[in-house]
Amino acid sequence: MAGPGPGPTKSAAIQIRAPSDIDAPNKGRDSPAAGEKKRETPQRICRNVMIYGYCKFQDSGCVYYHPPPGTDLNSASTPLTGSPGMTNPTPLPKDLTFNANANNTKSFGLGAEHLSAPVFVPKTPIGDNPSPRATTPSLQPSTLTQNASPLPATMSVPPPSAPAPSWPSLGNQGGILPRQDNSMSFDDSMISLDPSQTSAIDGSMYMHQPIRQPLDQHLYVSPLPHISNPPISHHPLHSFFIPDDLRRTLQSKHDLTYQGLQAGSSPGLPNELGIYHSLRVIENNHPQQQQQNQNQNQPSKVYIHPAPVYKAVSSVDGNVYTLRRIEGYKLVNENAFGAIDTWRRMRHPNIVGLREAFTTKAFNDNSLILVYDYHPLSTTVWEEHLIPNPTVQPTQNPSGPNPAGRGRTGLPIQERVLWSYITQIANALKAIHSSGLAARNLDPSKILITNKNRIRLNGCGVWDVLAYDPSTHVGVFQQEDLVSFGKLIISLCCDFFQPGQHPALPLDHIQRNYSPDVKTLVMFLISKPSPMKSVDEAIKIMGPRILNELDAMQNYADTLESDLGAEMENGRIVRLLSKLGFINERAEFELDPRWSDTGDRYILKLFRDYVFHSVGVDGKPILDLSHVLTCLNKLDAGLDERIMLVSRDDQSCLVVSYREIKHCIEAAFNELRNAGNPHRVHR
Ligand SMILES: Nc1ncnc2c1ncn2[C@@H]1O[C@H](COP(=O)(O)OP(=O)(O)OP(=O)(O)O)[C@@H](O)[C@H]1O
Repeated sequence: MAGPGPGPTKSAAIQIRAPSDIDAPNKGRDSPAAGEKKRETPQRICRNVMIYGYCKFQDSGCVYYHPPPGTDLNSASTPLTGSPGMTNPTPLPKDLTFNANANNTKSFGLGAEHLSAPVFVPKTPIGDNPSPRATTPSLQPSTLTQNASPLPATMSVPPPSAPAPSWPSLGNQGGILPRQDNSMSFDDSMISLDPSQTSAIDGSMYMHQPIRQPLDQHLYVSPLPHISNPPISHHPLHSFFIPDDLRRTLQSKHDLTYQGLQAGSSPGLPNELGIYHSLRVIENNHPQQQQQNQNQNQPSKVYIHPAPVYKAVSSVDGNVYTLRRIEGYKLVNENAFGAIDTWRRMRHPNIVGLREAFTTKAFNDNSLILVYDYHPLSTTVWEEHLIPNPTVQPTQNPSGPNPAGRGRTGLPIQERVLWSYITQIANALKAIHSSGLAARNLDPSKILITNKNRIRLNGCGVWDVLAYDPSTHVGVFQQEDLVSFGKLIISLCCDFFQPGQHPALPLDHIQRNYSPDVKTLVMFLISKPSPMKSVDEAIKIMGPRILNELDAMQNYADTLESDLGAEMENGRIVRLLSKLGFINERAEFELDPRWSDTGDRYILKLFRDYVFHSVGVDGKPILDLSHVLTCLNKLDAGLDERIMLVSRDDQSCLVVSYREIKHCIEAAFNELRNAGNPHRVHR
């Protein structure tokens, strides 16, 4: 899939024009393409045009500005001639100024007006070898001489094979820096931002030796064909990010997790309950249920006692948990908590994890509290499929005992969804029974739907404490689980099924509306207990249906992985922005113009303007996300494509490639790191 911006070959059309040809409003755009209509803004003429290392002065023709090897332009002994802030500019050494055109008898030196012009001093030597992965034709010097016809005849360019200037730099040896122990002036956690890091223990954040380029392209990668592969032209802008529905769901979950917690506990609830604080009641999703819950002390449909659910924050780990409170419970036998340890150790994708259980008088009564994992935005099988819903028409047997429709949609459950539920519940039961426990809780209101068709058994362990019965073998409860499982399937399939009703009629209904396997399974589950009856046998009956669930899960995992890939691309941009943020506009260097207005940092400052501060011809800000994404991705990939940066006063231009800007970032960032201020000052 193509990125939001122009393709990678655009720079082939970049032309260097005479100063009078370069109109400053190009600021914020890629360099003008050949044949592009020139905009007339005569009052905004750039005085200097510089191609990183090549400097053309308007008044005196062209000068190839190339300091001799060994000249440390950054050292105090070799001042930055003419750089802003220097009160007594020292003229450039003679050998820095030469007339490249041997036939031209006129000798060009640097006059006072030139010395006041900004000097761009690339501090990072750019390697001679072009990047092997550069796909964009770069602006070759030969191209310059051919295309730059408007330039004066004195324009001089080095031969294509001319070595790049090898200027000394401040500790940056071609981007490879020795480690310094005092260089940890940034948060170590940022190390993980760099995909090229192989070890989190290594303190170097972005630049490292050797420099590794983990991603060698600047385009967002298309979803692979096995996910979906629409033509590039069909890719909307939002395909650069995770799909809208997934983003909305995740955002709602995040919002819901912390909603209301800042205000502390709800009125009437204790401020603290052991290690938990900020207790808030979890409202039922269904309006009908909410009305019932407003009636305080309403007994639970399942636990007989009132059993409200709260979310609360743990002061130990800061996480949000769900507290199930069973009101009016008095502990008579401490062994009742015996099974809790086994439940706590159980971690299963189809079971809501139990963390701990305790009794308390914090509610001014005797209450049993069970602490579970919190699953925001979840609903229950009861609310989704079974709750009577007068707003929708009944779908089956309208003359039956249920004159209203059921569930959220009023539609009968699809067989595909039914088998998904069956498979997941069987999976959970298998884990529970194998651990020597029983669910004892297989009620539709205690089965959470935490994602699309993703279910988890909730409230595990409550009955083990509430109805502690050491005299009954766990096998009996396990057999009861199987019967409850069968009844659950019947109630999902038949809206007229009532507890205690003879199963003949519902089974007949299932036979007519669902595949024979459903009926076979239900008959097995509700049959009389026997040693041969176990969840393993039930799983055998399901047989290949389980594979459907496996398929669905793996397809979903593939889709999520693809979405993750897009976000990973965006992660590259965040890393880049972080680096740029570290470098640009540093307050402590405000008085040192050599920091922000020269060399690498100045290029980055102009680049920041180019990416983010574009203005249209009418002077209005351009807020173009595609432009930002394109530029930053090209920068991250270090393309040879060149862009023209224009100074804020429109007096000078700089033509520079993304690769060079990338080197500037590395150099400036490493210089910052090597400043080695161990005491961080947050402003
Ligand atoms: N672990 C949990 N994480 C997130 N939400 C939960 C969790 N457990 C329960 N809930 C939510 O709390 C709400 C109330 O749950 P509860 O089990 O009390 O249902 P109920 O229908 O009111 O049952 P009862 O009649 O037994 O009180 C439900 O909407 C459910 O989605």
